[in-house]
Amino acid sequence: MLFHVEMVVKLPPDMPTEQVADIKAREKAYSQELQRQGKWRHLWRVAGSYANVSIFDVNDNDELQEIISGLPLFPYMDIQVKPLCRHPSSIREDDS
Ligand SMILES: O=C(O)C[C@H]1C=CC(=O)O1
Repeated sequence: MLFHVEMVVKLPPDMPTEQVADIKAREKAYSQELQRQGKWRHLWRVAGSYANVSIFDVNDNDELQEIISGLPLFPYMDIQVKPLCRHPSSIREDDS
């Protein structure tokens, strides 16, 4: 199942620099592992903001919830999820 996920990062302005660096490094490692596994299909920065638009390819809602709630930045993000399905006019033969 494919999901469009938008994440807006809102770190507390008073979070210590070392803690920010640590959480960002853990977030990067976590997201890159999921990208290697093919679960996090696309990761795009929304220009001009500390936000991303992502496409996840997971088995079900429960797996998406598990992945998203495991993000190190999860406590500091506003997240919107939209389930996707095939568009009848799409010329793609698969869902890539
Ligand atoms: O920077 C972000 O958009 C937040 C988050 C998502 C993946 C990652 O490495 O960081």
